[in-house]
This record gives sequence, structure tokens and C-alpha cells, in this order.
Amino acid sequence: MAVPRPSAAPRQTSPFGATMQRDFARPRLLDGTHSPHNIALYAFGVGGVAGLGLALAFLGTTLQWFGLYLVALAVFHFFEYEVTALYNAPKLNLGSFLIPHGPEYVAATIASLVESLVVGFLFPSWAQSWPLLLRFVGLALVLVGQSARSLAMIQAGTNFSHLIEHYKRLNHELVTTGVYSYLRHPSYFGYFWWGVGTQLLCGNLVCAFAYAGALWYFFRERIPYEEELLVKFFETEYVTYRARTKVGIPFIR
Ligand SMILES: C[S@@+](CC[C@H](N)C(=O)[O-])C[C@H]1O[C@@H](n2cnc3c(N)ncnc32)[C@H](O)[C@@H]1O
Repeated sequence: MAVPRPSAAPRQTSPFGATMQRDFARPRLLDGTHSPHNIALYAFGVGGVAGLGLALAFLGTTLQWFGLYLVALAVFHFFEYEVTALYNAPKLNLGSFLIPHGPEYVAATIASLVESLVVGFLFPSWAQSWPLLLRFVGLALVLVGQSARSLAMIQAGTNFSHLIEHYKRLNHELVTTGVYSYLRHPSYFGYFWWGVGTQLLCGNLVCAFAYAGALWYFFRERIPYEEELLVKFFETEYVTYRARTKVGIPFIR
């Protein structure tokens, strides 16, 4: 999850990196990347995860809470794509689904499944003793986190990008209104609390701490790096804006 410093001439890579560059000026759905086959495949994947989650949750299985996590996961990825399609169409490509999301992300999802399985089948009394209140706190965090993230993407519009931009585009404007008037990184705030919330919802004590730690470390590295670039882009305008806003992730200022 380490993020290179600007001085290290960073280049962001992603399984979709090359496509992302190429797609920038193209109309969506009219190129090979957005072929009906590819769209169908991704929609099937997201829908399948949501369906599996709903089945686990509502058929009263041992993995019922993990099932709700799968539903939250499917909703998250669907919104990443759909909000980009509606509010940031020039940057839309299949990478907008944010699937896959990197090896750490896959490992985190598997870890959550493993903990849910171990606790559910080997220590069922521990699973039953997990306070319902904590599950509701988790659900509330998932809802707040998802809303903050989607709202940030909507309000930032074409100023939002899934990858950090290293050069200022002519039409890149500093967003300081709406949710950005309180939080200067609302999509990161949302993702952090959403992630922690999913594990409280599952009743996964180890993963709740592990997710909080990993996400905290990731954003503690990423935010100063992104802000260094934003100061270069917007100079005193960003410095002033930074001084009057919060991050909303513990111990990151
Ligand atoms: C993944 S988005 C995250 C945006 C923001 N950090 C957040 O959490 O909502 C990263 C891109 O957003 C841009 N960005 C971040 N804050 C911004 C702001 N207040 N106004 C305009 N662009 C911003 C950065 O230049 C970067 O290319």
C-alpha cells in the first residue's frame, strides 16, 4: 500500500492503467473496453456477489452477517461505477468498478471470510456473544461511509479521479463546497469508516482492528502525498482550504 513520494517520479499502475489513459477522451460504451460482453461480465459479477450475500443473510445461515458484508461490497462497487458514469463520464472505464482493487484488498476480503468461518463454526458462542449494538454501529458506519464517498464523487464531478493526478488539467477546479466544505477528503473518510463498519457488522474483532490499521496506514501515506500535489496545483487557495477543514480519520490532520 506504500505510495511513492512525488520526488520519486511516481507512476501509478493498475490492471486498468493503460486502458484508463486511452479511454480518457473516448465516448463510453463505444469502444472495446466497454463491449457489451465486458459490461455483462462485470454486472454479472457484482450482481452475483449481491445475490450470494442476500442468500446468506436471509436464509439464516451461520454466515448471515458476512452475507450483509457481501451485499455492502457489491453496492460499493456498483456505485463506484455508476456515480462515475453519471457525474464523471469522461473518466469512465471498466476500472471505475474498482475491481480488482489490488492484492491487499483481495487478502482483506478473504481474511474477513476466514474469520467469519472460524468464529461461526468453531466458536459459535463467541459469535452469539458479539453485541447486537456493535453490529448496528457497524451498519451505521457502512451507510455513513458509503454516503460520504458517493456524495464526494457526485459533488467533485469531473474533478474526481480514482487515481491521483500528477499534473493539473486545465479544467481541474478546487472543490470546497458541499461535503468538501467540512471534510477535505470525504471519499477517503467514507472508505475508512465503511471498511471498519463492515467488520463490526460481521462481528470480526481481528479484522475490525486489522482493517482500521491497514486503512489508517494507507491514508496516512496517501493524504500528505495528494495534498503536496494539490498545493502545487492550487497554491494558497489549497493551503487556506486545508487550514479550515478536517480529515475525519483518527490522528490524521
Ligand atoms: C481519489 S480522488 C480523492 C479526492 C479526495 N481526496 C476525497 O477523498 O474526496 C483523488 C483526486 O482528487 C483530486 N482532489 C482531491 N481533493 C480535491 C478537491 N478538494 N478539489 C478538486 N480536486 C481534488 C486530487 O487532485 C486527485 O487527483
